[in-house]
Amino acid sequence: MTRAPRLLGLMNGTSVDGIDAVLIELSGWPAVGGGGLAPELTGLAPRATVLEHRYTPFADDLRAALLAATRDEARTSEITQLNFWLGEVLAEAAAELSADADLIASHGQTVHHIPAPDGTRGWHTRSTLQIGEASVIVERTGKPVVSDFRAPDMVAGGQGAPLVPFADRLMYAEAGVRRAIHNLGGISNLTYLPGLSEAGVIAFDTGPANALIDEAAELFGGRFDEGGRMGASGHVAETLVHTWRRDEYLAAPPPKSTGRERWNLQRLPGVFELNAADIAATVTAFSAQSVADAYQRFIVPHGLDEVVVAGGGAYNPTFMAQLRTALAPIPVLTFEERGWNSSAREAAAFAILGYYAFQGWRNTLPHTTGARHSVIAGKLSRPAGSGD
Ligand SMILES: Nc1ncnc2c1ncn2[C@@H]1O[C@H](COP(=O)(O)OP(=O)(O)OP(=O)(O)O)[C@@H](O)[C@H]1O
Ligand SMILES: CC(=O)N[C@H]1[C@@H]2OC[C@@H](O2)[C@@H](O)[C@@H]1O[C@H](C)C(=O)O
Repeated sequence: MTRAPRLLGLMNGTSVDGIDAVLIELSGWPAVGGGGLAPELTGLAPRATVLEHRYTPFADDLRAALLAATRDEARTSEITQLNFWLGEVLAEAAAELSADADLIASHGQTVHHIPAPDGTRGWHTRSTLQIGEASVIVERTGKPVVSDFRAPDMVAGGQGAPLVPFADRLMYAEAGVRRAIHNLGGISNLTYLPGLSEAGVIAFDTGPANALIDEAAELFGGRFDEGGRMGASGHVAETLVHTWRRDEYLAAPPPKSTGRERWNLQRLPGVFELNAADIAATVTAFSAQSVADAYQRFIVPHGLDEVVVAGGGAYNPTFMAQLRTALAPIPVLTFEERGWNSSAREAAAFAILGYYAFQGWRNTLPHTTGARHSVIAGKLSRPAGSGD
């Protein structure tokens, strides 16, 4: 009797705040390494159960170093060291839950994501880099680790993102419901699931969610805008919001992906002419409006019954109220209001992607990433003597 696959997903996102470690079980699916065919999604598709979830915040020095690396301020010697340092921190985050897991999937920290190089230095190669050395996690836990999920899609012509929609479809698609799963992390991204069909899935990064708001909060010496209070306290500079909404990334049709290198205060003309409270209010209004604009342009025309929001931005009532107003009458719910676990979502998704990669099954939706074909996203690092 083979037991149901138990998978540990490790996720550290663009907010660079810490690591989500999630242990899931896939009842009714083939055992890890047991071969077989990928289960087709039907109305009765087996879904993942979240067994455990732990969040480990980054220490301040590691967070500062990782943020500097995303901002181009780190030397290659520092990135080399950070790769192994983060590997150790990921292994520690995994430690408590790994004994029970057949497999670990680790996303790693995106330090740069360059799907559309701007030609600086005359370089045109598309590339992406997630660090957090998998060998360290293998050595410390004794488990096989799947990592480095984005490169295979990018070299097949895709954006290397978003990858979570593949798992969203397995977990949240429902016959007869046209639902968007929305993530408000550092960057904002959505997965549109028009019932069970794979063909109609649309997924892309809309632009900023919390990336700009967090930077504004740092001007006050904070880490983020707790409860959206700063965003609610200042005045919104509507003219600036209007100008920023004309950004070419926001107008470009999907598939598309973006990152912090594009969404930072330095790139918003006029922002530093405002006082700190008004910066917070204005970037909050802009970020919420950019999300609503993406729905109006690219999703609402296909028919939309509900938006379900995950990610830290769901805890910012100022952001959520503006989004709800801009999308009314379409209901905007949080994951928790739907009875789902929002904080486990991305780590659970990468656990599923890692499982597919380990089994040798394709695990991307090429029409959402823009790739020429689907790929097996994720590379395998194995412990000695695992026999897998
Ligand atoms: N109580 C809160 N009030 C306001 N904002 C919050 C609150 N809690 C979290 N956030 C916001 O959510 C952010 C973290 O979100 P999340 O953990 O979803 O991001 P991430 O997973 O790192 O990003 P991504 O999904 O883009 O990779 C914080 O940086 C902060 O801006
Ligand atoms: C390059 C990168 O790390 N992209 C992240 C980021 O965070 C949100 C958005 O931008 C999304 O495209 C992606 O992550 C999610 C988890 C994804 O691939 O689906």
